[in-house]
Amino acid sequence: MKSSNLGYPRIGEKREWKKTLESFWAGQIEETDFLAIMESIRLAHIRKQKEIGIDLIPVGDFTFYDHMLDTAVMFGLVPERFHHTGGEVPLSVYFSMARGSKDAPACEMTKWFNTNYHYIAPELNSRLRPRLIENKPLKAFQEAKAKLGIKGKPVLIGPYTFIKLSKGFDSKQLPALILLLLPLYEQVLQELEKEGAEWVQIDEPILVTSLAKEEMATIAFIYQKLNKAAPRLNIMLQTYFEAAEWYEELIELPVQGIGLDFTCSLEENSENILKFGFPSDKILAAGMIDGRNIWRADLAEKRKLIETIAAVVPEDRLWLQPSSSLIHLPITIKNEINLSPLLKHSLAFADEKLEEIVYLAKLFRGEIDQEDRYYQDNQQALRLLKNDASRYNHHVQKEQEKLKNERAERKSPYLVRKKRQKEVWELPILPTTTIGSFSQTAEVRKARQKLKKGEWIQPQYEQFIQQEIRKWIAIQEEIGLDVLVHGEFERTDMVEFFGEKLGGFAFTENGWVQSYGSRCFRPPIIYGDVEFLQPMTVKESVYAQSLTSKPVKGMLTGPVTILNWSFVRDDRPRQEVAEQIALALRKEVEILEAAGISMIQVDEPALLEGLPLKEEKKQEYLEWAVRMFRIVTSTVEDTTQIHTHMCYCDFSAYMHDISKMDADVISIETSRSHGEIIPVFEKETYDKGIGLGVYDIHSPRVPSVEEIAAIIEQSLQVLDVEQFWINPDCGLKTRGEEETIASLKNMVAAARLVRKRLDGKEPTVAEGRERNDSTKARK
Ligand SMILES: Nc1nc2c(c(=O)[nH]1)N[C@@H](CNc1ccc(C(=O)N[C@@H](CCC(=O)N[C@@H](CCC(=O)N[C@@H](CCC(=O)O)C(=O)O)C(=O)O)C(=O)O)cc1)CN2
Ligand code: MET
Ligand SMILES: [Zn+2]
Repeated sequence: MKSSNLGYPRIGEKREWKKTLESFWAGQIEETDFLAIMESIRLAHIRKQKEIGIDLIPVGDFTFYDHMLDTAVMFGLVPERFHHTGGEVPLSVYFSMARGSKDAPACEMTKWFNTNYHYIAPELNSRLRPRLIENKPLKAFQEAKAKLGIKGKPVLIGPYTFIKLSKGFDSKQLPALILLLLPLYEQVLQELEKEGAEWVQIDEPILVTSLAKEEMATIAFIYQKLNKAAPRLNIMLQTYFEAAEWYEELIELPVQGIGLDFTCSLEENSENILKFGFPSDKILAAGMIDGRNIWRADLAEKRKLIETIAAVVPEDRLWLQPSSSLIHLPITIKNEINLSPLLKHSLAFADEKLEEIVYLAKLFRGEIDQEDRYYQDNQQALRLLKNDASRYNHHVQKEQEKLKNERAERKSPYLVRKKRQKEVWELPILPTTTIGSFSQTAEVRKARQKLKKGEWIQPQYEQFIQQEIRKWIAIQEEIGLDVLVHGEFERTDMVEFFGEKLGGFAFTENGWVQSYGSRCFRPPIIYGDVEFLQPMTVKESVYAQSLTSKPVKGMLTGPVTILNWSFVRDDRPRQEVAEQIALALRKEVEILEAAGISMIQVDEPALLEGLPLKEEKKQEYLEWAVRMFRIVTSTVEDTTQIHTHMCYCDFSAYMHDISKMDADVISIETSRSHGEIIPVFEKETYDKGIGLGVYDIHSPRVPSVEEIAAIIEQSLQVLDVEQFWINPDCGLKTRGEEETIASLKNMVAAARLVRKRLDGKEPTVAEGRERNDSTKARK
């Protein structure tokens, strides 16, 4: 029984990777130094996995930004707007695709399955002439062999997942694209085979989504080709995040191993194995240890499960591994000093997960005693956690009980509220606003650091935050925005900040996880019942509102997002934990309203991220997730305007469910997906206020007035001018002050321009370009 890993976190124990990237982008280090530091990080990670005792160490999982982007670039799939003429893709082009450049918008960034990791979506079309520019897994394999004497297991994204997650083509072109890319994959595998690689891990997580059965025939065709191309190379076809959709078809594919996740869908995959068996000529890579959560595994339970599986698949054909790549976990618990000893004892991050794998493999190989110290310690930790009284709160549980019969509906239906709100707020048509945060500058972070280190006392810090709020209220007034925000300067992160003020949460110091590119977040740990302890946002919101006669939105993170971006206790259904968060946030909303804040935004950017991957499970999730939002927001007066915001998801299929949240105004991201959502509104009626983001905030690029005006007019083709709001795609915390102000000025100018055009005082973009009829835009 071998131990294996699927992928290791890139960011480094002290976020060395992030810091190296950011100093390279800032021009503080040269490319040669950048490459050298990255190499040392990459090799250190391989060495560490070796030391822990992993038999099959992944190579080629490392990246300078994102593994989907790497795959596109290795095949030369560079969109035309980046003017790459062939040959090796320079770093400047690689990073332009990820982050945008002065003259080319970035590629779309979107969520990786149901995680908070975002990948760069490849753009495919039939004009492309892909070819293998660089065999990345081969290079990684050679490097580990030459520099460390380690024969790694190269990892790559499989062709079907790669194409299905790409953009720019319709399903009719799928067969042609497969034929275009297959020879390149064959070449990758042939070169690996020639170099002496024994195994290659080909990730096809798309196999756990609700695929049509016919698609399995296509996948069989692909793997016949790949298997034939490199007959001496073993293919481990890897799935994760859910049970395989077509188990019986999957295990018949012509590959030498199948990787299944036994944590997400414990019963489904193991039931399938018991029911349908497993072919005697294949390896089963069993994802035993949760790659998505941070609790220590119950080794007694795992032992039993392995025994059950081993009854069908003999031990010499079993690999033990995490359920998914470990990029979704922090690196090690070792560097945590402030966690309570009880909690620290109960947790396992990436390195500790690998230790669990190695332990189980050794146990089954008979290399260690059944009940040794490590095992005893594990069982004791689980017992202590379970019996810890601080995790259970009767008061909260009683309130949850009361909620059972509540409908969670606003006092009046939307159209009534709309009328009342219109009377209260004298907003122009196409009101302009932002999503909440402004630049988290080095200065803001330093201030927080000073408070943490005790160099500043609380009042000093609060004064500093007030000064930032004052500065940005003035800037927003000067720019001419209609609805303002306080800027979220007091927040480290939109989830961590709330967790810190609620009961039931714990925090790490170094528990960073990559979200996209160099951006990381530290998911809080929900270990106990969640409880409201104190007002969380009132002081800053009331202060900001006192400075201006324009409305300032109160700003909260919603319950489902707090849930999805935290590590959640696993002894309770997630839905129950969400309900506790919702109850706490409802109190905050009521206090804000009582304090005179009557526009309140409750962000739910992770609502759709949490969607189950299987179609049949989606509706149930949506129902409770939408209900959670309504628990938070339904007790307010009709005149209180509830906003929400969502981003980096494909919304097109879900506007109907989103509408049930009954928010008065929603702002959603659209610009990186180039307005793909807009046609949805031709068919779907959405009657509430809506802002479709008019520019991409993940890129430093300043959009022009005309460009924004064109996007607004495109949206007005299908949305009513009375319901449309103008806002960027998302919060502006990652943007510098200068570019933020420049972009927002252009956004406000574009709104004014379109308002004028609607009054007939200026020709529309379409009229200007084609002298064409513009009646639609006047809808
Ligand atoms: N959780 C979460 N998920 C999300 C988002 C989000 O905002 N939050 N937004 C979407 C996109 N994802 C994002 C994720 C992270 C960041 C982001 O800005 N992260 C920051 C860290 C934020 C943070 O916690 N900052 C701390 C500072 C922590 C820190 O780096 N401290 C320094 C010292 C301080 C300094 O000198 O900077 C250190 O420890 O070394 C603070 O503000 O106080 C980063 O990577 O740089 C942005 C978007 C979707 N998913
Ligand atoms: C990832 S959604 C971010 C919403 C939040 N209010 C912000 O502006 O930062
Ligand atoms: Zn957002």
